[in-house]
Amino acid sequence: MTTLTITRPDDWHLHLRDGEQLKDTVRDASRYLGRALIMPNLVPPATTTEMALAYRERILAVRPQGSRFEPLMSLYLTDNTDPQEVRKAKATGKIVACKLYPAGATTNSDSGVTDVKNIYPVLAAMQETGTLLLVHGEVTDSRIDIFDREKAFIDTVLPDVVRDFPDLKIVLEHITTEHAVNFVEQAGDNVAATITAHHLLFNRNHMLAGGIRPHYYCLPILKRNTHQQALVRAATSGSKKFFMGTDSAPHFQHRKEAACGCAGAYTSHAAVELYAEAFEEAGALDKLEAFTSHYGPDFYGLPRNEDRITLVKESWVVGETLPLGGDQLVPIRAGEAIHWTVR
Ligand SMILES: NC(=O)N[C@@H](CC(=O)O)C(=O)O
Ligand SMILES: [Zn+2]
Ligand SMILES: [Zn+2]
Repeated sequence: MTTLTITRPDDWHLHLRDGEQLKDTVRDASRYLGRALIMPNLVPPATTTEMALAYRERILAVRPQGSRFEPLMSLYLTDNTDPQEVRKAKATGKIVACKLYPAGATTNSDSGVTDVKNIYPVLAAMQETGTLLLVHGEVTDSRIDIFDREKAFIDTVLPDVVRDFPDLKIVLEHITTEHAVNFVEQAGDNVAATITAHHLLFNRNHMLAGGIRPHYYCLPILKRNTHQQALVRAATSGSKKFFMGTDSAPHFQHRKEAACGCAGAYTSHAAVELYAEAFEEAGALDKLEAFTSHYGPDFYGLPRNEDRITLVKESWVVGETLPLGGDQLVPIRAGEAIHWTVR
């Protein structure tokens, strides 16, 4: 039997939602993750230290007995974020990053930033205090094709931020294009990226060929297979600039199977198992551990987890649906087999 023992992984981009949904999302996340960077795009968004800390308490309150899963919190940036709020947040030791959502770019981003110049004083405070900037890198201009929005953001918005804040640690989240891979590779050591399991395993054919499959719809949207191949190359290259961030984003089944379906794919039920498939397919299982468990904490300036988990090459079938806050969601690979199991 093939087994693989690796340092306990962390997920550097995770949506846990709130309220009734929390017990389901936290159960999945705490199965074997050491830490997760929790996204702040709640309704209303977690824009203050107080809100982020209260959210953290709600997460801890539903952690399964005996779990040591640690949520790391982030603040949601708006045009009106006060630089003082960043200093206050960072001083708690529990909030390690701020999230830039261009206003209107994705789920619950309406209160996001309309022009990055509006948050320059905030970015200065982040650079000074060592608070990371996490970026949903897509422009929102309706004239820009949805498949080109990440590239347009990288061409028109990101270079200024990188030039003007040379010591700010920036994570370009859930990258989906070869352009993003190239940008991150040529940038300084202060710029890194997360890559999701679904962007490694799928391309837009999975979503659109032979019928439209809403459970593959997420943002940034799946691109053509050449971009998928570039992401696989980056993730399995051994570069410390690319690490695990699932962007597991639960939505109720009826909100995705709808005339106007929500963006987001759920992978928390099998996060590392899905990455293992992608790395195995690329013949790079030896690169999995650093991607899931080393480069993330290294970039964040946090210690690596000290204990380990073991993956076994053993197939299991994912449920057609999973519970979500008294309702249900359809996970990635619903009703199909996954070929790795975490023991
Ligand atoms: N990725 C998604 O398609 N959706 C995320 C938001 C995000 O990460 O952009 C969500 O919160 O549902
Ligand atoms: Zn996003
Ligand atoms: Zn996300």
